[in-house]
Amino acid sequence: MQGSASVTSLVDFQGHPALRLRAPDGAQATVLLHGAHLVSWIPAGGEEQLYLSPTARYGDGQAVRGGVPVVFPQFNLRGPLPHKHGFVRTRAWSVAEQVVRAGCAIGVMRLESDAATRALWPHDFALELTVIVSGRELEIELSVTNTGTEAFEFTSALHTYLRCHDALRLQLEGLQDVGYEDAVLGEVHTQWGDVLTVVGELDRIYRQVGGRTLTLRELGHRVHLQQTGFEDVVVWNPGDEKCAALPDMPDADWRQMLCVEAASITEPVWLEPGAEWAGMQQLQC
Ligand SMILES: O=P(O)(O)OC[C@H]1O[C@H](O)[C@H](O)[C@@H](O)[C@@H]1O
Repeated sequence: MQGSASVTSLVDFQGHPALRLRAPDGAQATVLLHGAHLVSWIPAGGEEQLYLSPTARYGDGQAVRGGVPVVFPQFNLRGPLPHKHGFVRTRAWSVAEQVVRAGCAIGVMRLESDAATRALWPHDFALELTVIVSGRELEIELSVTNTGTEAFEFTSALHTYLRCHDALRLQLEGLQDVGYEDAVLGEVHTQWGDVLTVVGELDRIYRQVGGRTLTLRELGHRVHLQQTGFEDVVVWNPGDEKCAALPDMPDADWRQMLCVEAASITEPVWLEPGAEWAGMQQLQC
């Protein structure tokens, strides 16, 4: 369905088709068809909130560095697939709906299993990524439907890269007393204080975070994050050495970002034939 006054439209983004969502109040978001990858969120009267690498690669089969990669059906290499973070972030999705309703711009992207996905992962599924933007809020929802005849399980994440002025001066609040797997140290710990800061490489899966609100704060700016459906939160920053080794990110840009990801990893989601699961991340600044 086409939105009123075509406030949403297909645009060219770095040479690739993207859906530009624009709410009547001026808030906007841009989603590539490649990977249903959200590459920009600009709240009404505000500035860009997502980090997107200036050296990101957009070609076929490439995973874009920054924005919000969609991770499915496997997080990282934690499972049987050889593809880190699964394969849907590098596939072409289609636009299922673009509409402006009740002051919100809404875009729905869709991907269904086909012979190529079945060759990688032998299950039938339909994914929808719904992006809703208005005012100073963004909602991203991933739904997964089992369209096959056998149950399957998956892990998943919305791998949100938040932009900041200086990661070393950031505070992420709201994870006190939550247990986490620290992939840098290879250890399991509990977050003892409420404030998490970045001093270098950080790669943690906070388990079973529940309905907490997290706040990412730096001088003069803050973003609140909430999630439903997704149980875990991943916090990731590559730090200077790993960032320098990434071919698609400038060496110094680890200071410009922090990933706060809504994820279901530690308890994979089990989906019976015909069943649907949905997970959502909400951001407000
Ligand atoms: O480089 P990518 O495949 O996009 O992965 C980037 C990062 O994603 C997650 O946050 C993982 O916890 C990290 O271990 C990984 O390095």
